[in-house]
Amino acid sequence: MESVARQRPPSDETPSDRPPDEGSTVLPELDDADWMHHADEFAHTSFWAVARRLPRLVREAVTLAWATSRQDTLASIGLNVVAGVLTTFGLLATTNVLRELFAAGPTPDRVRGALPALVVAALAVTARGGLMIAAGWAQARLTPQINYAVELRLFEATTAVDLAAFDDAGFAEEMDRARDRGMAEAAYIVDHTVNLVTGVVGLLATAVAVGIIQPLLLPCLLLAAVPEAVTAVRMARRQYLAMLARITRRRRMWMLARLMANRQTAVEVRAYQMREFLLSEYRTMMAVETEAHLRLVRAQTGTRVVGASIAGLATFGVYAVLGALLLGGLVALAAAATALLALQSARTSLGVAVLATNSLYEDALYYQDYRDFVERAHARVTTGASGAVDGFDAITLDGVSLRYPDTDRAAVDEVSLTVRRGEVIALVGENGSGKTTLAKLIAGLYRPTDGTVRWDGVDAAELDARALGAHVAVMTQDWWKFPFTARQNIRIGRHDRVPGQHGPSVEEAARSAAAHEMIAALPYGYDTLLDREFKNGQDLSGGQWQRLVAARGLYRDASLLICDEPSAALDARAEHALFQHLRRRPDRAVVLITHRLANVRHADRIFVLDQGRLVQQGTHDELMAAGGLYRELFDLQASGYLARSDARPVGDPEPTGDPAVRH
Ligand SMILES: Nc1ncnc2c1ncn2[C@@H]1O[C@H](COP(=O)(O)OP(=O)(O)OP(=O)(O)O)[C@@H](O)[C@H]1O
Repeated sequence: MESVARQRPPSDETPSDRPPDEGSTVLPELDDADWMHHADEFAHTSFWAVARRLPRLVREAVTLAWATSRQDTLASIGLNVVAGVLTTFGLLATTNVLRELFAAGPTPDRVRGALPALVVAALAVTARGGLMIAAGWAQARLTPQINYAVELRLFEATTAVDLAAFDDAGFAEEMDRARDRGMAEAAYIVDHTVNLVTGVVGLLATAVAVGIIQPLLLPCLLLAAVPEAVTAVRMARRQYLAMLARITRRRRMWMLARLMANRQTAVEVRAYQMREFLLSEYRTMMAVETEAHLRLVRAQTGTRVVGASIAGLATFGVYAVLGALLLGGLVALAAAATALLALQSARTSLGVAVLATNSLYEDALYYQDYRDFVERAHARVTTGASGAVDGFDAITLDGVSLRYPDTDRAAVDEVSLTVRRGEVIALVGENGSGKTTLAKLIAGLYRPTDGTVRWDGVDAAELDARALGAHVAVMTQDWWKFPFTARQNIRIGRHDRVPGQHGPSVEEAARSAAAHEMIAALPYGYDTLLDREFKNGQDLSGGQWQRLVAARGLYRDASLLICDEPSAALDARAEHALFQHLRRRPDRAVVLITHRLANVRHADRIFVLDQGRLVQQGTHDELMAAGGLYRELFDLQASGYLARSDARPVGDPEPTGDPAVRH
C-alpha cells in the first residue's frame, strides 16, 4: 500500500510532535488492521483444502435450510435428484433416436423407427423441465425464510449482549461485518448448495450416460472442469482478503459520508465550515480505497485470463480425444454425436457446480464471520444468574472500579457508597470524573471490573439481570431520538405495562416532565410521528426532546431512577417542574447527576468524584463547611448568579484577589 506509506509521518515523529490543531489527513484507519494478517491463511489455502471443506459447508447449509423449512429443503434437493435421473434417460433415449436415424434404409422407415425413443426423450425432457421449475420454486421459498431467521438471530444477540461489549472496538467491527455482509450470506450458501447439488447431479447423470456410451470419455469431463475450479477458488480467496483489508477504512468512510449527507449534522458542518475538511478526509481515504480496489480488479482479471486460457486448451483436448476415438472405431457416430451433447450438458452442469463451489466457499467465509460474531455475542450475554429481585432497600457499592477496554486509567476507581430507597443522592464532579460511568454501575448496566455491587446484600452478579433491570429507569445524557410517535416515545419506557398495572399514564408522565402542553400542540398531538424523515413527521427542539425523555423515565416508574443531566437543555420553568417530580419518595431512590449544583442542594447526600475517585461526600451544608472541590465548584457557579453591585460585564477579566462568591 505505497500511497499509505507515503502519507505516513516519519517513524520518529510521534503524534505529540505535531501541533494539536493540525488538520489530520492521515487517519489510523488507513492502515490495515493487525488482526488482518491472521486472514493470510486463506491466501494459502489449496484447492484441495477447499474441496475438503466442501462437505462440511454443505452439511452446514443443509442443516440451516432444514431448520428453516424441511418441506422446501426436501423439495429443492429431492426434485433436483429426480430431474438428474431423467437427464440420463433423456440422453440414452437421444442415442437411440440418433442410432435409428443414422441406420441404413429409407428415411420414412428410419423416422418411424426412431419415434418410440423420440417420445421417451421428449417425455424425459418435459418432466425434467417441470421438476426443475418446482425445485426452483422451493429454492426461492427458502431464501426469505432463511434471511428472516438469520436476521432475527443476529438482532436477538446484539440486543442481549452486555453494554460493555459496545465499548470494545473489535466487537463493533465484528458486528459490522456480520450485519453488513455475513448475515446475507446464510441464504446464499443454501442457494449455492442447492445449485451445487443441481450441478453435481446433472454431472453424474451425464457421466452415467457417457459411461454407458463410452467410458473412455469420462476423464475428459474432469479435464474440462479443473482449471475453472482453481480459477474460481483463487478469485474468491483474494476477494475475501481484500474485503478484510478494507473494512476499517470503509467504516471511516461511511462515518464521513453520514456526516456530509445528514440533516442532523448539516448545521454544524456549515457553522464550522467543515465542508473542505470533511471532503479532504474523504478524498484521502477514497484515493487509498480506489487504489486498493483497482489492484484487486487487476489481479482478478489476470487470474481470469490465465484460467480461461487453460480451460480453452482443456476443451480443445477433449474434442481431440473424441475425434481420435471416432477415427479409431472405438465409438459409433450416433454415440459420438450424443457424447458431444452430453459433454455440452456436462460442461453446463460443471459450470453450475464450479460456480456454486466458488460462491459457496467465498460466501461461507463471510457467513463464518456471522457465526463467529453470534457465538462471540452469546458469550457476552450475561446469563446464569437467576436470583429474583423484589426491589431493594439499599444498593451498596464496595470498592467498585471500572476500566474501559484499551484505557490506562480506571473511569471509576474503588468507589464505595450506598444508595437507599427513599433517598435522593447526587453525583457531582467535573467533566470526565466518572459520574455517568458510576451511575451505569449502580444501574447494573455495567459490571464492575473490581469490587462488588450488592442489592440488599446480594451480589448483583447473582441476580437475574432482566429482573434487576425492571427496577431501574435511566434518563441518559445521550438520549436517542426514537422515530416513533410522541406517545410511543413515552410508552417505550415500560412498553409491556398491562392496562390497570400500577404506574402513571402517558399523559401523567408527560405532565410531570412539563411535556404535555408541548405534545398537545403538535399537529397530531400524542400521535405525531417524531421523525422528519417520514411523511407528516415533526421534529422537536433539544429541550422539547429532553422533556419527552424525562417523561419516558417517569413513565417507567422504577424504584431506582437515574437522572443523568436531566435538565441540561430545559428552560427554567420546565426544569423547576421536573425537579418537583424528582423529589424524594419513600418507594424510590433517585440518583441525580447534574452540573447545575443548585439542583443538588436538597439531595440527602452528595458524592463528589474526581478522576474516578470518590473524594467527598455529605450534605450540601456539610460539604460547603468542609471546603474542597464541591465548594469550589459551587462557588464558581454561584458567582454567576449573585446580584452584586460590582458585577462585571460578561467577558471582563476577573479582578485578582477578589473572593468570587459568598455562599
Ligand atoms: N465508552 C467508553 N469507552 C472508553 N472510555 C470511556 C467511555 N465512556 C467514558 N469514558 C471515559 O471514562 C471517563 C469517565 O467518563 P464519564 O462519562 O463517566 O464522565 P462524567 O463524569 O459523566 O463526564 P461528564 O460530566 O462530561 O458527563 C472519561 O475519561 C471518559 O473519557
